[in-house]
Order: sequence, then structure tokens, then C-alpha cells
Amino acid sequence: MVRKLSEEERETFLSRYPEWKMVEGRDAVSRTFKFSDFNEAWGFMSRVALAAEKADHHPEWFNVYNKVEVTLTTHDADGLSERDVALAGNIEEAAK
Ligand SMILES: C[C@H](O)[C@H](O)[C@H]1CNC2=NC(N)=NC(=O)C2=N1
Repeated sequence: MVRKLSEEERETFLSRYPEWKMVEGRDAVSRTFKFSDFNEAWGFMSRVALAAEKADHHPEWFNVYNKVEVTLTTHDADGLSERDVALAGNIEEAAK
């Protein structure tokens, strides 16, 4: 099992990454990214995929053309954990 984030850790995350929002009815966060076209979206997803494999922590995501909706949660913790914070950081880098 992995430890869930404390209230304080959640608040820190949400204020540091204001574009990430809590998902209704789940202990998860999500953000939608929009790129100029599919090629840019796919490049982003490829970079995230490499980071996810390296960390053995994977996003839930949904892609339509230039749009990628990403949801992060930790199944092993049944909620948000440090792994989601770390992956969100990598995702923000990959979107730059
Ligand atoms: C067995 C394997 O390490 C686990 O299933 C990992 C893989 N990727 C994962 N990804 C996410 N998002 N949550 C997990 O709990 C998780 N667990």
C-alpha cells in the first residue's frame, strides 16, 4: 500500500498546480491539455508514457485529436499519493 496525501499535502498540490482539479466523486485530480494538433498531443503522450514507465505510475487519459484529458490517482493507495504529485510534475514538464 502507498500512503494517501494528507489534507495539507493536497492543498499544497492544488495551489501549486491550479489547473489541476479534484475529480467529482473520486480521490483523483485531472487536467485537460490542448495542443495545436494531434502530432503535438501524441508527442506529449509519448513523453509522459516514458516518465510513467520509469516511475511505474501511469495516468488514466483520454485523447481526441489535439486534446488530452489526464486523470491521476493511485490504485495502490485508493486515492491521491506522492506518486501522483511526482507524475503531475513530469506531465507539466512534458507539456512545455
Ligand atoms: C504492479 C504495479 O506496480 C502497480 O499496478 C502500479 C502500476 N501503475 C500504477 N499507476 C497508477 N496510477 N496507480 C497505481 O496504483 C499503479 N500501480
